[in-house]
Amino acid sequence: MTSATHSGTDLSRPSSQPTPEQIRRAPKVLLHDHLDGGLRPATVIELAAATGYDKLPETDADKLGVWFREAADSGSLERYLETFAHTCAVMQTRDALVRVAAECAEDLAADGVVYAEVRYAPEQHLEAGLTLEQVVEAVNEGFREGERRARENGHRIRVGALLTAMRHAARALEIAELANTYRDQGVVGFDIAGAEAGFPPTRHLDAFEYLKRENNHFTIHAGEAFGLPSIWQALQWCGADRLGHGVRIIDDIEIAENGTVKLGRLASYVRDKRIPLEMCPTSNLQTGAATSYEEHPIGLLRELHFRATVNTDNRLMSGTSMSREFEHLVKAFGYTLDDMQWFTVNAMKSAFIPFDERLAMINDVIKPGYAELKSEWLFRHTVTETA
Ligand SMILES: O=c1[nH]cnc2c1ncn2[C@@H]1O[C@H](CO)[C@@H](O)[C@H]1O
Ligand SMILES: [Zn+2]
Repeated sequence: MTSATHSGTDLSRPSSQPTPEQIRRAPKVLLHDHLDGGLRPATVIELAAATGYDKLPETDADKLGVWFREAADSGSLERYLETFAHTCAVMQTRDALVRVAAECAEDLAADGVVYAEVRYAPEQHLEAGLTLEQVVEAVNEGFREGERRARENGHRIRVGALLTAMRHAARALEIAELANTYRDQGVVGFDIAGAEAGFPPTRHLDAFEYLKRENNHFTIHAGEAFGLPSIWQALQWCGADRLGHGVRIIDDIEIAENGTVKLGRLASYVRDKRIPLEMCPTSNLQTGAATSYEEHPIGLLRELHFRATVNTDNRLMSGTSMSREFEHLVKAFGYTLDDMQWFTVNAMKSAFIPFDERLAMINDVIKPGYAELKSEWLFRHTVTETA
């Protein structure tokens, strides 16, 4: 797709699609990534050996990576979520949490991510006796270590944590309070995740009302495995700032045979209020929330100017990265660097850090990064002559 903004403004610049190498170098912003869904396969194996966990289905790193992708490729969110038993099992000690968080920040930075909000459920890391506070502090320490290592390797990244409560459990208020306590210490917001059908977000209304009274931020996984009622509840009962996935908003958009588009009340609300949609294409294909990259609702939502963003969800289970998600979209929709910049600015606008920092990231990091990439064609002759 070539967006209308191209016509008339840039007369000479070719709006070509970025190469995989340019996609990797482009500054990217990630709002939806699970810490326990992004471990390196080799780390899972080493941590399992160190902690005596003997239920891993494979002991070779490559084979384990394939196993996670295939097991998660089930077409059902419930089955997809079963794979997290293995990653959570090896993330029960302080050292393991520090290591996983540090590697997460390093891997994202090496992939060109400049700002990330990474989520995890502290209640899932208490089996070896850590307290909720110790879990949060270990992960924060790991993120700071990973940011430092990334800087040593010439990459700049900032990572904030989102604390997730599991929707089938009953600890949401406690986790919301934890997010508030660590608010100025590395935690930027709150989320709920887990199986969607049968566990409406209104079960956790007390947690959301508490966060609103505290002027804090939260996102809700909604409209992934369940449709419009879930999105409606997340927004109109719970007051979510953003939607995790939100793909099913497409059910409230009608396209007539002559191509005219009609938005229902909920879809209009989402677009008019600029509600950010944290879209995760590969994850959606695996859980059955979408059928192919080409048919993924993100294409239409981008055309209709919804506040759509591109995310990884679970890099291990989906065998993906931010660059790979963009590669798929570039191939499916013909996106250019301008489209990539649009998604990236959308994501940065929707982040939970203060407005002045978001603006500085957009103006001083994201736009200059894309300008650099977009100007490369001007110098391509000099590059080939000297090469
Ligand atoms: O796409 C998803 N939808 C709903 N829940 C998810 C998804 N990905 C991961 N988790 C759940 O969130 C927990 C905390 O990170 C994970 O353990 C997993 O159970
Ligand atoms: Zn998710």
